[in-house]
Amino acid sequence: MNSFGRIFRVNVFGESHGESVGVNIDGIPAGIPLEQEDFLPDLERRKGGARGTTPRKEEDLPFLKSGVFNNRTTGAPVTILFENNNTRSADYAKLREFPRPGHADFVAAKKFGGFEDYRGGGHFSGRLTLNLVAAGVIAKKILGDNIQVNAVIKEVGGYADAEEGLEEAIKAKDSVGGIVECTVDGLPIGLGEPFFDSVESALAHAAFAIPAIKGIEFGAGFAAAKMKGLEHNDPIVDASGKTATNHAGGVVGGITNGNRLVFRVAVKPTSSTPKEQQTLNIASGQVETFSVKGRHDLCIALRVPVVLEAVTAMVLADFMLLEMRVPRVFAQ
Ligand SMILES: Cc1cc2nc3c(=O)[nH]c(=O)nc-3n(C[C@H](O)[C@H](O)[C@H](O)COP(=O)(O)O)c2cc1C
Ligand SMILES: C=C(O[C@@H]1CC(C(=O)O)=C[C@@H](OP(=O)(O)O)[C@H]1O)C(=O)O
Repeated sequence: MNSFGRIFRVNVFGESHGESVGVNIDGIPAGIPLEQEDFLPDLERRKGGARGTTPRKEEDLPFLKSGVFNNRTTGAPVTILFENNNTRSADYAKLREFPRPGHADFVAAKKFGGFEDYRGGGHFSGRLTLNLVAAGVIAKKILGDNIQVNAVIKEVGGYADAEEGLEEAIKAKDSVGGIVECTVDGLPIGLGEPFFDSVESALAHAAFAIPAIKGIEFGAGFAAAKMKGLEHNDPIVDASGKTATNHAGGVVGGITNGNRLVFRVAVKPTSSTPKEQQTLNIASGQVETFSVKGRHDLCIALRVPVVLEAVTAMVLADFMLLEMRVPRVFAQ
């Protein structure tokens, strides 16, 4: 459903063209310094407007509605609201008859009987990743300065040079996908639980909550299938558990091993491509040619790094709380 996490529990709500989107987060330790300004750098990183991203401009100011008093978390749930002020719903009224291939239009209409808010993709919109980024800001505070989460773009449209990949997409007037890599340094040994709550399972669960993510791999990932055992194994070189190589990506047996956590996600090309495409016209019952008008990311991957960092921090903060490595009251 719309909730995730056991202690650090995140609940997202809202629609892209509704009044607002927002997030409610339970299980936050008390006493963490928190104010609106703390959210702005990561929210800025998520914004559109750059080449290859949506021209929809929103202020994306986080309104802290509960759970913060005198600029500290209280231990009660924190609710954060973001307004939607720059919507162009007419773009979507025209699309109603043409469910976009690759977007949630068709399945949402079937599942919710046509009652879903379809404007701007409604609850399925990438706009809801604002909520994840906001939760991630708090999760990063829980992890503290010694645990560093960092995500970067590794590929755009098949090119290691993101600019080149984007140029090709702009030239071709078609959307492209990409690969985003996330690393985490400073994790203790022992996060993750056998059997179903392995670190890989929890991270994959959270990563697939980001719209347009279609794959994930840890460490050597799919390349491991082509390696020999001796090549893939990471020799342990000291009592801290440091390994000479890191094909495991910092997780063995579903549990962090104290080495750098490394994983990558595959982001699909935006379904709302500028190209003409074919789909069922719901009204006529015929497959017809149509094209998506409106404001869209040509490459969603460009916007994913900060979102991936956020869900990663959420998952790890939850594990840290479960391991009782974080006090329920932050003193200082
Ligand atoms: C930050 C972000 C921005 C996105 N922007 C767009 C967009 O402009 N146009 C679009 O069609 N899809 C966009 N998406 C992807 C759709 O929301 C997504 O494809 C759709 O909800 C269907 O989900 P799925 O791709 O996971 O199957 C975006 C996703 C993210 C994470
Ligand atoms: C609004 C955002 O991105 C939107 C994500 C999105 C989608 O289908 O996911 C489609 C577009 O929506 P609209 O047609 O309303 O402009 C993007 O602009 C955002 O990320 O804040």
